[in-house]
Order: sequence, then C-alpha cells, then structure tokens
Amino acid sequence: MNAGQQPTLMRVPMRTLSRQTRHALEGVDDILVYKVAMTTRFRGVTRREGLLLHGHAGWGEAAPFWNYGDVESSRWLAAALESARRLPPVPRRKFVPVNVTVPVISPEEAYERVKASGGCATAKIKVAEPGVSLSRDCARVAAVADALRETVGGQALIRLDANGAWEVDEARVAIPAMASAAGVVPIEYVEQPCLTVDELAQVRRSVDVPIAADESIRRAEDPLEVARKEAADVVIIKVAPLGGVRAALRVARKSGLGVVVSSALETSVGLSVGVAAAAAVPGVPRAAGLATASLLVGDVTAPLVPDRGRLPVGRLEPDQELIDRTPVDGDLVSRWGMRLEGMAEHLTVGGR
Ligand SMILES: O=C(O)CCC(=O)c1ccccc1C(=O)O
Ligand SMILES: [Mg+2]
Repeated sequence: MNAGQQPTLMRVPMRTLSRQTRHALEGVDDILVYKVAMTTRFRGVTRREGLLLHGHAGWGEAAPFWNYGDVESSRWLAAALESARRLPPVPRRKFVPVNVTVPVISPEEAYERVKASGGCATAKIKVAEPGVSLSRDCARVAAVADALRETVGGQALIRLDANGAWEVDEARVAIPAMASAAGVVPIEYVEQPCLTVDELAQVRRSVDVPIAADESIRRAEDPLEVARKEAADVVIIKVAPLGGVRAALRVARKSGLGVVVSSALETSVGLSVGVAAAAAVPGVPRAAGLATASLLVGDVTAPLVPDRGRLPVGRLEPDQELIDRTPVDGDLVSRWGMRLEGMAEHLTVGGR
C-alpha cells in the first residue's frame, strides 16, 4: 500500500457536538471518522468516507454517499445506532455465501478477479454504465462465465446490475444478449434494469430472466410497492439505507420475495453488520453482496474477505492503533461532525 492510499482513521471528540446531537447519540461512547480510497471506480465513487460509532453492543457504521441529503442519510445513522446499542438478531447460520462483485474493468481483469475471489460461485457484474457499450459488457460477462465455469463448474451463477440505466426497450434487447454471452451459466437475476417500479414490472413480464429491485427498495418512499406491483422476484436489502438490520429484515419479510443482503461499500466493520443480517434471513441463503472489502484500498480492520465463497458471522471492530498512525485530516473530522449533526436532526424514532 503506498503512503497516499493509507486509510485515515480519526476520533471525533464528543464535546465538539451540540447538546441535541449528543442526546440523540445516547449510549454511544466513541465516534471515529474514516477515509479510504477505492481500488476501482465504482458507480462514479472513487473513495469512501464515513463514521464508526461504538456502544455497549459493538460498532456500527454510517457512511452515506456525499450526494445524499440529511433526511435520507439519517437512516444510515439510525442503522449505526442500532448496531452500537442492540445485539443483532439470532443467526441461523455461521457463514454466509457471497458473490464476487465485478465493476467495469477489462474482460481479462474480470476473469482474474473471479479466479481470485476466494471461491465465490456467484458473480455480480455491473453493466450499462455510461459510455460502456453493450458489446463491451457482453465481453466481460463472457469472461466472467469462463472463470466461474473453471472454478465452480455447475454451481456458477451470474447476476447483472444495471443501476436503473436502461429504458424498457433497451432492457429487452440487452438482457437476452447478456444471457447469451453467459452461455451455459444461468443469469440468476438482473438487478434494477430500469429506474421506476412500473418499468421493472414491464421488463419482468417480457424477459425470461428474474428481476431484482435495489434502488426501488432502498431509495423508495414505499419499499413494498415493488412487491404489490409484482415488479421483481428478489429484493436487494441494504442495512444502512433501510435504517438498520431489523428494519431491513422487516422489509424483506413483508415483501414475500427472495432476499439478497448487499453492501453499500462499507468498511469491514459495516460489512460484518450486513453479514449478521444475512445470517438472520430464513430459508436457503442466497449469496450476499458483501464481498466488497476488496474494492477498498486498505480497511479500518483486517478486511472481511471470503474463503470458500463465504464470510464468517461475527462483528468486527476498527483497529484503534490506526488512529495514531493516521495522517491528521482536520477537514475530514469537521465535515463529518457537521454531517452527523445534520443526520441526527432528522432521526425519527422507530423509523418509517
Ligand atoms: O451487491 C454487491 O455485490 C456489491 C454492492 C453494490 O453493488 C453496491 C454498492 C454500493 C452502492 C450500490 C450498489 C449496488 O448494488 O448498486
Ligand atoms: Mg444495485
């Protein structure tokens, strides 16, 4: 790791926060802020920053993206507070299977990444990013399918994530093209092919491949609209944007659909909370999208990386020694101090 890419970890002194914020954070006895670079640009994101909160139940993470306002971000704070104050629900398993996440990289790099994924049988591929042609996406899908077949044979599954980029007609063309590029490897589902719930429903009725809803759950006023409109087969559940493990599991259960727990590119501290959520989902587990530690350059603790395609259940804590080794970044501390005040102001008791 070169010097410019060391993760930064610093303490946010509680006394610098307003009385109202300290009151909202009752039970929290330590607050850290981190900054880490990403190895590969991912949905336009090149570095991650966020807060780590400690309470008697452990550490939680609140790392809303910078384009999120205070109201939406306050759910991320609610999730971190839940992790600090309450133990996660009883796990139904000791390990959770995970997918390898394949960003927009060359087919050769994609092939190598799947081979080096720690035995993941499922790969999730980012497709339809601006400026990437259908044929380039298909070449990456084919390379991933080759790597999966060579490593896990008949267990292999591919997921595609379009992040809402397609019009319905484009999805009708692109999805079959990608399914054919995957050859014998089945497409488990396409995540958020289009932006709106109605479009998801239309695509779902016109392609053979199952549909998963991500943004239509985690950024929606009404996360259950997808289920009512039969717009998806699977719901993508992200702990932080849904306001915590319990709130996320409630959405999952009420949807009645298949459940995949996924990350929001947290550090391994936040990822371990995602693992706790995935471990509590009833039924045969689907691979979770929680193997994203490898997308970060460095981490705030020993990175949570898969072995034999799975992650162990168990909460992680940041390495406090990093605090002293970290280059001082007062701007980071004051930015997140202010953000914390904004999020705290919009916390709602009991969520929505
Ligand atoms: O699901 C995964 O494999 C990784 C997580 C992921 O893709 C993601 C991470 C941060 C923000 C959005 C997304 C997404 O699913 O679109
Ligand atoms: Mg997604």
